[in-house]
Amino acid sequence: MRVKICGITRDEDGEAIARMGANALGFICVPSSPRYVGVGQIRQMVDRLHSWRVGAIGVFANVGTEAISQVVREAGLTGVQLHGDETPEFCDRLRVELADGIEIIKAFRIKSEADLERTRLYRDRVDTFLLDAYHPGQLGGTGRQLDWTLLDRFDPGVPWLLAGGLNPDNVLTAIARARPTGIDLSSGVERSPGIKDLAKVARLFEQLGARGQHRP
Ligand SMILES: O=C(O)c1ccccc1N[C@@H]1O[C@H](COP(=O)(O)O)[C@@H](O)[C@H]1O
Repeated sequence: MRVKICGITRDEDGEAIARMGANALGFICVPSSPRYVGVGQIRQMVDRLHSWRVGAIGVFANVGTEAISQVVREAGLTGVQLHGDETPEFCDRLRVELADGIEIIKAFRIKSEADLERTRLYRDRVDTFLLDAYHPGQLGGTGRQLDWTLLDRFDPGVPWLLAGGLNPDNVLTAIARARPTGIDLSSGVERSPGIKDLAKVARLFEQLGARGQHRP
């Protein structure tokens, strides 16, 4: 099970979480978010993580391909997460702009079967899907769960991360129900926005390890 912990803003949190076995860390590049981090700060954190085999994913929403690829280069990111209303054609253009090997994750904010259907349009254009809950006024990091019962027959044919309101208490139920290839957590392992609760992160990895869902 791939585990991504998102909304990292502090060097020490990133390093501790990488040490616990996270496969990827997420850095929010959306200026309106309380978890926003600038490119210089991300670069500093990425440099500090070089001895850990951990991916560094920048989270973007509704910005141009050039701006994204500039941040990817300057910050040393291994991937991008598109959390806005990016079209399939936008993903094609971004692919051309990015260096080979940079992962593109498309996030979908799910409120109905129709939203799941729409993911098909992206299947050959991105590397990974991420399913988050819909919120009318916020793009992400809301702590809201999506309706896992909608996912009973979801089998997109590409790797996909389940996100949205996951925490150490509900993660095993979520995995059993939705059967994702990975999970993504942010506010469910925080003390306050952008400040991770390392005890909660440790409990998450204990839970996953005990059920054979994750090996660092
Ligand atoms: O975390 C944010 O502030 C954020 C802002 C804009 C877009 C995405 C954001 N976070 C993503 O939201 C999901 C779910 O978060 P949560 O676990 O429900 O708190 C996660 O994928 C983050 O990457």
